[in-house]
Amino acid sequence: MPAAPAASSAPGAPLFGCEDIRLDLGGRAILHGISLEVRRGEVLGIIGPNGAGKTSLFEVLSGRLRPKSGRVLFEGRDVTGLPLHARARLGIGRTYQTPVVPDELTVGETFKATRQAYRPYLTRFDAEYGAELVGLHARDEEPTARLETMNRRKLLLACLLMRRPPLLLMDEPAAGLINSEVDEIDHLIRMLSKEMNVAIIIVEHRIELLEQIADRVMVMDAGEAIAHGSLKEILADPKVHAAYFEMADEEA
Ligand SMILES: Nc1ncnc2c1ncn2[C@@H]1O[C@H](COP(=O)(O)OP(=O)(O)OP(=O)(O)O)[C@@H](O)[C@H]1O
Repeated sequence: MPAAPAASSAPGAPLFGCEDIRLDLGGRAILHGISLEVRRGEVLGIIGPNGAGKTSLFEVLSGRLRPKSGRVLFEGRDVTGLPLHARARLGIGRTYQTPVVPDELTVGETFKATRQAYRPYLTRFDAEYGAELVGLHARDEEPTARLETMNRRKLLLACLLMRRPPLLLMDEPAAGLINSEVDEIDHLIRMLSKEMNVAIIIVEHRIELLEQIADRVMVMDAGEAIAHGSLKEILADPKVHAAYFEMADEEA
């Protein structure tokens, strides 16, 4: 597969991407030269069997892990050497498979801590904007430990969105949710990308969710990107069937 062109700040150019990312962990090669790119308002879905390297790729893209080689580019700038917090301040937001909330705090205290972590501090209006966007209806005094999974996800998303990030990296945002809640997440992701022009890279196993939201899909297997294209194209690819769906059938 040809390397993706470098992300740049020119109009219509990729907002974010990576080139030929290689990563070793525990003495083993985990990622073998991954390239991708995403534009403003675009949703790129990533699928692949367990152990394919999806989460490891997110660790590299968000700045938690430094790759052995390759580059991560944001608005045309090489951010490969920037740590997680510096990338977060640039506007690279990340959500995790498990929505871990600060369970010593209340909802209001979590919002306050988030506002004060930003420079310059964000206002109460920013927090209200985030909560409204995700439809979080929880009292400020509510301890976050008492929130259900959906509200935990909403709280964490509201904390990210109050910063108005241009890019979100979402690792299985529908994990642990029931169908009606998945529909709500689906609606939110579409609104963020299509109405607010946010670029989104999403790791997601649910084909029906990808069908609704993904403009393009990348399939990973054993640390490689084995296919790239529309969902329809990749579903018709025999390589993808062999690597992903047959394995999923065996696991079912
Ligand atoms: N810290 C680590 N040290 C050594 N190997 C690791 C480490 N973290 C992950 N791996 C290995 O890297 C490979 C990719 O794992 P990763 O979690 O990125 O895959 P994944 O596609 O996200 O899987 P899943 O769908 O199960 O979350 C796996 O073989 C895993 O065992």
